[in-house]
Amino acid sequence: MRAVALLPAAGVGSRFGADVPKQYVRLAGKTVLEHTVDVLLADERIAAVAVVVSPDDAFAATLPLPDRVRCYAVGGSSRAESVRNGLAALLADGTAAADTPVLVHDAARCCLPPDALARLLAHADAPHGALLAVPLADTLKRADARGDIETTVPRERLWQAQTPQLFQAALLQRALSGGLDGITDEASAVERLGLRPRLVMGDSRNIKLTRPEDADLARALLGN
Ligand SMILES: Nc1ccn([C@@H]2O[C@H](COP(=O)(O)OP(=O)(O)OP(=O)(O)O)[C@@H](O)[C@H]2O)c(=O)n1
Ligand SMILES: C[C@](O)(CO)[C@H](O)COP(=O)(O)O
Repeated sequence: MRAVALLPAAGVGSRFGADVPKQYVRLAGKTVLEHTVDVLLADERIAAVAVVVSPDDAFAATLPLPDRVRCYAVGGSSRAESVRNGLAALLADGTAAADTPVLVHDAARCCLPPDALARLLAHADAPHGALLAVPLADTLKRADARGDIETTVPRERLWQAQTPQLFQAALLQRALSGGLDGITDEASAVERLGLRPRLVMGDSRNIKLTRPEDADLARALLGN
């Protein structure tokens, strides 16, 4: 099996608040994007990495990215739109065919453990696709409008979705061809088709850099 990885990397990182988009922040000797690319290319089942950047991106071209990485300046106004545009570009230039497994992974998840990636790739034949996720570890509260607790939500069978999320290119394209409102990950688009992607055990170290304090955690996980 030879999969193609698709990395949405067209966000601005407003919650992270650095002076460059968070995928270009340097941690442990390299940018976040380079760490993410390296962990994916270390698995020989990944044939190519497609990075979706913003049309006015000025950073990606300055990085020493490996040959098997190609940047597509087709980022959209939401993550889902960036993924949809990137997938269309991959299919148009022949990097992926309809039956190619496409693994979508947030550029901002630079600490993906290789064994979690391997667990997901072992499910490449799941008929409705598969994604890394972790069962909820904390008690879950729903707030009222004032910020007081309205109720405690039973956490039984609740999982937190991570990336990568792996789907056959044609299925993903079909799933993203509808409206993108409320689509916060690829699995939710596939669920909307009435299908049930498989949950594969992720890893709590697979953090998504979101807020400034996540940088310390990522540095510790990356070993510097
Ligand atoms: N229009 C967008 C928005 C996000 N992303 C990418 O999707 C991933 C996850 O999104 P998120 O963490 O929300 O990134 P940002 O949108 O950059 O962050 P923020 O919402 O804080 O601005 C990131 O790799 C980000 O670059 C993207 O490709 N295109
Ligand atoms: C796709 C994702 O990483 C799964 O947890 C998440 O939904 C992205 O959310 P964001 O608000 O776009 O960072």
